[in-house]
Amino acid sequence: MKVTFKDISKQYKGKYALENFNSELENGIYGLLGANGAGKTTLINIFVGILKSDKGQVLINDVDVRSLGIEFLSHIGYLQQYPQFYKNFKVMDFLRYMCVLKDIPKEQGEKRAKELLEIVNLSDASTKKIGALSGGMRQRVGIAQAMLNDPDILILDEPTAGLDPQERIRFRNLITKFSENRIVLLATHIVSDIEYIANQVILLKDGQLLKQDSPQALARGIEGKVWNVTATENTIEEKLKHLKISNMMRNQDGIHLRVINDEKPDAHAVNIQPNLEDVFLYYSGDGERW
Ligand SMILES: Nc1ncnc2c1ncn2[C@@H]1O[C@H](COP(=O)(O)OP(=O)(O)OP(=O)(O)O)[C@@H](O)[C@H]1O
Repeated sequence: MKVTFKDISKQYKGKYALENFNSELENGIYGLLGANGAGKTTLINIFVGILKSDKGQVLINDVDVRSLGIEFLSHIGYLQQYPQFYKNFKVMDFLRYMCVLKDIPKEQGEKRAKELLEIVNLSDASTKKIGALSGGMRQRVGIAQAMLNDPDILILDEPTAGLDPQERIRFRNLITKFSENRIVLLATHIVSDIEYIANQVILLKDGQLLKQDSPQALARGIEGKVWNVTATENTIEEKLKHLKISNMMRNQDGIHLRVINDEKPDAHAVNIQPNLEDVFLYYSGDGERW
């Protein structure tokens, strides 16, 4: 399976939400990473056909999705940002309902729904009302419905919003489980959602593709630009004003700053290994400059 985004642009009131976006995806997990407003949802909405681009094409295995018509839908599973569920629906009944919408034959749907409830660890909750579930459980119902048609491409828009750390980990593991032999596109602004599971990270800023590479290669790309700087109460204000800082920790020997800077920021600065959060800040954020 291959997905190609070709020269995709979308404007709102003369401002680009997405500008000449080009990318190619093959099987694996792709983390679509960008700050709020970077254009992630716009790209996903164009991909799933909710939104029309002003320009460009989405291709599946080199075929324009517009020429696939309704068949296109059989290829994708989609979990939208902030999914709205009918709270009075029971979990299994909701999945049955989604099977009808997805035109999945009854027996096949019933079997698949049960299998998926097992995988997302919700078998015991199958007769519970969705309104009575925790946020994490609801997201697991969301991913189960997205997987009902056994899609080649799974698209998840900010799927971990509102989840606690444990639910987040569980959800990440599920995504890895579901990524075998398919493309998973996961939009997020939370680096830890994708740092250890994405095969590739697509870095988006102001509607433009900044970088697409593996998390490891992206981190290697900024080697020599991340520093540990120790500040004192007297020097901290000055450093906060001028340096891009990704982390700050007060210790007995001073205030340790994780600084992102092309040059050595002071004589005692020590070079440290970059991580994906540093990459994100290096390319797309302003860091914590006060
Ligand atoms: N319907 C709309 N009308 C006008 N502007 C819009 C509309 N939808 C999106 N935008 C603008 O397009 C840009 C990209 O928005 P988009 O929702 O795609 O970003 P995002 O990366 O998904 O952000 P978030 O993480 O906050 O959802 C933003 O500047 C946004 O304000």
